[in-house]
Amino acid sequence: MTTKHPADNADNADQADPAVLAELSRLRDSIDNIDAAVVHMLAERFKCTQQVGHLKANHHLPPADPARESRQIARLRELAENAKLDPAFAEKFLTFIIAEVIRHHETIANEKA
Ligand SMILES: O=C(O)C(=O)C[C@]1(C(=O)O)C=C[C@@H](O)C=C1
Repeated sequence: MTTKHPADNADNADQADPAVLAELSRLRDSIDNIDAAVVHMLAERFKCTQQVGHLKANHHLPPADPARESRQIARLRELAENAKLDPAFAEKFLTFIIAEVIRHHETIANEKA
């Protein structure tokens, strides 16, 4: 059987030190602001990539550009290292986004075909 630390139990939140709860709330406010910024930045990025998708489809260019992706990954890994973020995580995150972009590019190309 596993023993649960009292702090792991949400039911005990009302028993926690008010100073701890205030600090938790302050940190969560910052997390919410950062999450909002990430969403807004991603929305801007997708607005750009949608334009790239139309440009590529109109000029019969392939949806994916693996050489460009390699350069982006190398650059992002270095940025991550400098920012003390796990470069493997940064690469996974970028690869995930690019896969979605390529899916959008393919949809745009198919709609024009
Ligand atoms: O730069 C391009 O050619 C894009 O289509 C954009 C993008 C990206 O999301 O950054 C997406 C697909 C490509 O394989 C490379 C990069």
